[in-house]
Amino acid sequence: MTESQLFNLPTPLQLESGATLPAVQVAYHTYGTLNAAQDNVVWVCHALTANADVLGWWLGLFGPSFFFDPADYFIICANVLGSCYGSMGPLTPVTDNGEPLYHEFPLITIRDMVAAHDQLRRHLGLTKIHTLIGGSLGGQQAVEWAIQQPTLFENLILLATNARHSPWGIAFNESQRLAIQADHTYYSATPEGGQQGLKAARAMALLSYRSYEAYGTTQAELTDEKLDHFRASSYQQYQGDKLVARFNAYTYVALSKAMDSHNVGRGRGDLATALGQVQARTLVVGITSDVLFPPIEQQLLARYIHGAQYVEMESQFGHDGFLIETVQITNFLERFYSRKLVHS
Ligand SMILES: CC(=O)SCCNC(=O)CCNC(=O)[C@H](O)C(C)(C)COP(=O)(O)OP(=O)(O)OC[C@H]1O[C@@H](n2cnc3c(N)ncnc32)[C@H](O)[C@@H]1OP(=O)(O)O
Ligand SMILES: N[C@@H](CCO)C(=O)O
Repeated sequence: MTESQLFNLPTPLQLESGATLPAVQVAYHTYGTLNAAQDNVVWVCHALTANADVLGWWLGLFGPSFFFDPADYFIICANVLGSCYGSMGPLTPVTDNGEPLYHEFPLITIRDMVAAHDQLRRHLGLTKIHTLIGGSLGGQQAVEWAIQQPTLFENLILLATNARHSPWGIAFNESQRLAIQADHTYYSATPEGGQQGLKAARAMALLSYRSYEAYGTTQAELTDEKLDHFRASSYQQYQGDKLVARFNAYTYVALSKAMDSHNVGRGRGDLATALGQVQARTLVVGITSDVLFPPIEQQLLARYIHGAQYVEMESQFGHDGFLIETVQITNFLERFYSRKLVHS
C-alpha cells in the first residue's frame, strides 16, 4: 500500500449519536491530476475492510489503462471514519494518557462518515465531482452523500448496495459481533483483543459474500474418501486468519454498526422521498448471486432515483462480485458514459 495523506478536521466532529469526536484525522489517497476545469474528479467510497488505496483493492477498474485511469481522472478515496487504515477509529489514541477507546468507541453512522468525507472535499477545494462511486458500505456512503448534496455530483455509480440496511443484513452483522464478543479477550482492551472472534466473524461474513456455486467451484473435494479436513474448512480458516492479520475486532464492530445504521429515509419522510432528491445521473448495479444485498435492493434504488439506470451482473461470486467482476463493470460503465444505457 502506498502512503496516505492526512487531513485533520479543524473542529471536533459532532456525531449523529450526540457524542463528539475530538481531533479527527482522515487518511486519503489521490491519484492523477485535477484539470483546470476541475471536471475530472472521481470520488471512491470504500467498503467494510478496505482502505484509501483504491488502486490496491480495485485494480481492474482503477489504474493505468483501466476505466478510471489516473492519466484521465483525479481520483480520491478516503479511509472511512472508524477504520484502522489511518483515519480515526477505535484504536486511535485519544484519552489523556494516550489510550484508544477500543469497545467504548462511540457509535458512528454512515452520515458521520459522509460528514468527514465532505470536510475533506472542502479542504481540497473541490466544488464539483464528476463521478461518485461505491459498492456495499461504500455505496451506502455514496447514496447518502448524493442525497445530502444533490448538485455536487454529476454521475453516481452504486454497486451491490441499498437505501436502508435490511433486517437480514443487520442479523448477519449482529451474529458476527456475537462471535467477536464471545471472545473474552475482546474486553481486554488491547489491540489484539477479540482476534479469535474476529476470525469466526470473517468466516461467517464470507458465507454472505460468496455463493453456493462459488464454494462448489472453488472448494470441491478431489476425492470421495475424506472424513475430515475438507478444503472448504481450510478456506474458512484461512480467510479468517487473513483478516485478523490486517484488521482488528473493535474496528470491525464499529464499521458493521455503521452499516446497520444506514437508512436514507431517517428524518426525511420515507425512502422514496429521500432518493427522489438525488440529481446525479445514476447507474445502479446488482449482482444475481448476491444474497447479502440482493438485487431487489438495487432495483428499489433505481426505482426511486429519477432517471436511474439499472443493470444486473451475472456472477457466481455473490456480493464480492462488485470487487471481482471488473470486466463486466467496465462494460456497464462504457455504455453508461457513452449514454448507450437507457433508463430501465
Ligand atoms: C492492506 C490490505 O490488504 S487492505 C485491502 C485488501 N482488502 C480489501 O480491500 C477488501 C476488499 N477485498 C476483498 O474482500 C477480497 O480481496 C476479494 C473479495 C476481492 C478477493 O478475495 P480473495 O480472498 O483474494 O479471493 P478468494 O476468495 O478466491 O481466496 C483466495 C485466497 O484463499 C486461498 N485459498 C483458496 N482455497 C483455500 C483453501 N481450501 N484453504 C486455504 N486457503 C485457500 C488462496 O490461496 C488465496 O490466498 P491468498 O489470498 O493468500 O492469495
Ligand atoms: N469483502 C469486502 C466487501 C464487503 O462488503 C470487504 O471485506 O470489504
